[in-house]
Amino acid sequence: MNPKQAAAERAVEYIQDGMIVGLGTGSTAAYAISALSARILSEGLEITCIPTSRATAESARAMNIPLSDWDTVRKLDLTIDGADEVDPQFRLIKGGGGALLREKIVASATEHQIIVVDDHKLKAALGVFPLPVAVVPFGWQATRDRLEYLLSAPVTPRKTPNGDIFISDDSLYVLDVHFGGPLPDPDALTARIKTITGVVETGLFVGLCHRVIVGHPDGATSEASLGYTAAL
Ligand SMILES: O=C(CO)[C@H](O)[C@H](O)COP(=O)(O)O
Repeated sequence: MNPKQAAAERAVEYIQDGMIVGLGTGSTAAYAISALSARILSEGLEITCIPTSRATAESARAMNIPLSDWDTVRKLDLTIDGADEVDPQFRLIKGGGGALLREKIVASATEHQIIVVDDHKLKAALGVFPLPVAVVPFGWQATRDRLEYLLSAPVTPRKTPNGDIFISDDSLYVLDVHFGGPLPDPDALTARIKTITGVVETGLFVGLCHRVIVGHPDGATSEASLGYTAAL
């Protein structure tokens, strides 16, 4: 079995009747959405979900997964999402799919955040994957210049495969910061970056992951948790 699928399917086992569940974005999270849909069908599982992107909402709807909105939900019991890099302190780089802002809002409101990855995503230090920063489109070029000056790293605007500038679900641009190596002081980095006017959010997640489930090439999974004691 595909390692991403194995990790995602294991994470879906943590979902219980009555939960409010966050649905992540990306190819690994997509496996979780399929597995959840299968459980709803086979077990009559009663849950409601908050999607982290329009794409995820569309997939969930197509698979008859009940969705909710923030009018009725303030806290989520459990969220399953992917990541681009995970370090030993469970700090993450996310936003490879450009959904970092919604993903961080959902993660911040979640009691048990499960990150599902294949083992290539485990890193001794974050920073080889470019750090996404969501910015307001107005004056983004000036925001980019200030980011480059502050961080001494090249910053490029995210583009779509056909070369257009990428626009997020919240009508923001995404600037990728190419550190090319360990992030400087990851715990303080988002606060530093947010001193720049025009920056909305970064894809650096600190203190927002409670469990990591890793899928391996042979289809086995391993997992570890941090600050959360719920067991199956
Ligand atoms: O943060 C994300 C989207 O914004 C994804 O979770 C991250 O990019 C991992 O994606 P994939 O599961 O496709 O490897």
